[in-house]
Amino acid sequence: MSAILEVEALNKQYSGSSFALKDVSFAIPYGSIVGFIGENGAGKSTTMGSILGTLQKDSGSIQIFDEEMDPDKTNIKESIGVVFDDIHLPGGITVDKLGQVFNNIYQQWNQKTFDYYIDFFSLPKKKKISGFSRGMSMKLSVAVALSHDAKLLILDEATAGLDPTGRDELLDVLKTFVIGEERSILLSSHITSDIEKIADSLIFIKNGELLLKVEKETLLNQYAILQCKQYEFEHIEKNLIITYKRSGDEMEVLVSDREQVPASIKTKAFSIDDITLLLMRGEEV
Ligand SMILES: Nc1ncnc2c1ncn2[C@@H]1O[C@H](COP(=O)(O)OP(=O)(O)OP(=O)(O)O)[C@@H](O)[C@H]1O
Repeated sequence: MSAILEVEALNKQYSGSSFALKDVSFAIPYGSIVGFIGENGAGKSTTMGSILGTLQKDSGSIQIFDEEMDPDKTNIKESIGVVFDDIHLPGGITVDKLGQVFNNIYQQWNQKTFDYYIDFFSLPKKKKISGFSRGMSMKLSVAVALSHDAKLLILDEATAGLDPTGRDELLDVLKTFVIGEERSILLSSHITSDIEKIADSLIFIKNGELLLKVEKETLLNQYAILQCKQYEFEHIEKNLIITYKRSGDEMEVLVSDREQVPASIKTKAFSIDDITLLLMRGEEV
């Protein structure tokens, strides 16, 4: 068993919309954090919803803990912790009462763990949830997701709305969650610096298609963004080129192995943000 989640040739279309997920395939190994990156409307939430079964997929296979995903199976449902950005927690009750609600829903509910995270995130226990700020609600959702012995976390924009301290705390919690190689996380975020901090590998999606799946270390240590002219571009092996973008007579080119590119071609220091921009706006060869 090498992957906690394996998505194979996932297709999903909405009626009345031109958007479609097209043969999306990826795997999440045990003990790893996978960052899911794409622009607004790229298909991240659709992919996550299709995995969870909250959206009906058209075709493809989703293997989770080595079985075909079935959201009606209690053991599978309990093993996945979910945080979506449109949170639906009951607003009329307090955190204290919420624990009792989830105790009735989840067989594996762990009140001690929940209390620990409520204290860790400094959330008020006696205030009605409807009075929580967006960031507080996000933290509360994360506390819930972490308190029913989930093995896989699916987090859609979970760091959105958190202040820098809150984001840092959450990233620490997530890093700790995967220690021990038994648990994994799929995390989408527009804050690529968060993903850069904690992800082991990255998946980039655009218009419903995966553009790139890569280990973060490989991306940062082996890939390069070249800055060159057209005549230099001609000297780069085409199978190394992931994407390129022209701006006047200058070009930026993302290549998969900087060692295999003529040393005379200039490279630029880059972050995952730069890679994301180039992938989203660039052309394929
Ligand atoms: N229920 C729906 N019916 C029709 N189209 C939909 C529906 N839900 C989403 N879409 C469309 O599917 C596409 C992908 O949306 P999705 O929410 O998966 O993107 P996303 O990558 O999560 O975006 P964001 O970063 O803005 O959250 C968009 O074009 C969106 O308008």
